[in-house]
Amino acid sequence: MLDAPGPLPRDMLRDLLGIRRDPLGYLRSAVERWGDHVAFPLPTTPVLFVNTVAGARRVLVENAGGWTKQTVQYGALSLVTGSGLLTSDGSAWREARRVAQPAFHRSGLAAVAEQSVAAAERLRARWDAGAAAAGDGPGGAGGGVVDVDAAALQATLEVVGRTLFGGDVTAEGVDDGERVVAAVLEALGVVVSRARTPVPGWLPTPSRRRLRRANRVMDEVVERVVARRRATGELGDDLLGLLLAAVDEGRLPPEAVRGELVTMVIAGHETVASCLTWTLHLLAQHPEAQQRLHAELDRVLGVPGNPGGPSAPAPRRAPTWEDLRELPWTRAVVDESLRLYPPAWVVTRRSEAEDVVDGVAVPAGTLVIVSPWLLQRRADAHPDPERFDPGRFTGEGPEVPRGAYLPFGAGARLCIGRDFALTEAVLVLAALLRDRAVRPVPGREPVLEALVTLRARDGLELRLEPR
Ligand code: HEM
Repeated sequence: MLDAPGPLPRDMLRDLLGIRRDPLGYLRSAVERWGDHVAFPLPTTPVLFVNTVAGARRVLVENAGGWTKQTVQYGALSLVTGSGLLTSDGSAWREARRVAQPAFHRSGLAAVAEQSVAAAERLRARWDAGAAAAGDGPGGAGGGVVDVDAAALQATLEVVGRTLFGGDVTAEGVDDGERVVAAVLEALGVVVSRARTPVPGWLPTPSRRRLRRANRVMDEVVERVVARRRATGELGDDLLGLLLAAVDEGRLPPEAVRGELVTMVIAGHETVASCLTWTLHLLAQHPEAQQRLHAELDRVLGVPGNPGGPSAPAPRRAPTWEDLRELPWTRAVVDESLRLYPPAWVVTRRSEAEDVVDGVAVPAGTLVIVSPWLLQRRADAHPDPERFDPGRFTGEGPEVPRGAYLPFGAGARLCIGRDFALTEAVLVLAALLRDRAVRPVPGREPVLEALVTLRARDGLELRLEPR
C-alpha cells in the first residue's frame, strides 16, 4: 500500500470514461483534490502520481537506474518499435544510446536545419498554391485559413523521413521514407486505439491485422534501405551507418536497426509537430510576442527593399543553420511554448526495487507518473504560470528553475533528439513567418487532446496574413 491519498476503487471505476476522455484534466483535478502525491488503486499495480520537482528528480535523475520503462505507456509503443531507445532498459539501452549519440551531435544538425527549411519552403508553396486557387490575394501571397496542425505534421514527417532515409530512395523512385512513415502512423493509430479499448492480444481483430501489415511494411523498407546502404560499400556516419557498424562489431543485435529507425520516426515527428502547432497558436493569441518575432526575423533575414546586414543578402531570404544563434527571441518563444504545452505531457517509470519518492515509500513494481505539463504550470516554480512569457528564457522575466522545466525529460534518459527538435522548430517557424503573420480564427478555439502527445482535436485553424 502506498502512503498517499487518492481515489477509492469505486471512484476510479466511476471516473473511467472521464479518464479516457481527458487524462490530463483528470490528473489536474486529482492534484487539486488530493495534493502533490496521489495513489491510484489499480488492482494489479501500485500507482503513484507525483507532482513535485523533488519527486521527478528522484525517479528520473537521482535513482534513474532503479527505475525502468516497463510501463503501459512504453509497452504499447514497443508493439510498434520492437526494442528501441525509447522503450528499452539496462545494458541494451546503454549500448544503443552510445551507438546512436554521435548521429545527434552538432555536426549532424546542419543537415537537420537544411531539411527543416526545405520542408517549410514546400509547405509555403502548398499554402500559396491553395491561397491562389481560392483567390486569396495576388499570386496567393500567403493568405487564407489553414489547418496548421495538419501542416506541421506533414512538415515534421518529411524532416524525420528525409533526414533518416533521404539518401536512400529506391531506384524505382519509390520513396521509402514516406512508406515507412505511413506504416508507422498506421501502427501508432492501432496502438493508441487499442490502449483505449483493450482487446485480448490473440483476437484476430481488423486492428491487429492492420498492425501486422504495418509492421511488415516497416520490416521490408528497413531491409531494403539496409541492403542498399551495404551495397554502396560505405556505411557512412549517419544514424543508419552507425547502427550497421555496431551490428557488424557485435555491439547491437541485427533487429536493433529496425527498432532504432522506427523509434526515431515515432519519437521525432509528432512531438515536434505538436510543439509547432501550439507555438503558432500562442503566437496568434499574443500579437506583441509575434511582432517582436517578426522584428527579429526582419533584422536577420532582411526586409523588402532594405536587405539586412551582411548575413542577409536578399530581402527576406529563407533562414539557414548559421542564423539560428541570431534568433534568440524565436528560440525563447519555442522554449516557453514547450513549458505551457509540453508535447510529452506525461512520463512513466516502474520501480525495480523499493524506493522512497519525495517522502513516499514505494514497493518494487510501483508505477510512477510524472507530468511535465503540471510541473511546468506550478505557481511556486513559475510565477503567473498560465501567462505566456518568452522573457522567462531571455533573462527578462522570472527565472525558470532547473528541475521544474523538463519538456525533454531529465537525467540519463533525456531526449536524444532535443537539439534536433529545437533546430527544426526554430527554423520552420522562421521560414514560415518571415513574410506572414498568424491570427486566430474567431469561433475556432482549439480543443486540447492528450494522446501520445498533446494534440489539437480536429486540428488548429489559423488565418495567415501576408505582411
Ligand atoms: C519537441 C520535440 C520533442 C519532445 C518534446 C521530446 C520529448 C522527449 C522526452 C520527454 C523524452 C524522455 C522520455 C522519458 O524519459 O520517458 C524523450 C526521449 C527520446 N526522444 Fe524526444 N522529444 C522531442 C523530439 C525528438 C526528436 C526530434 C527525436 C529524434 C529524431 C527524439 C527521439 C527521442 C528518443 C530516441 C528518446 C529516448 C532516449 C533515451 O531514452 O535514450 N525526440 N523525448
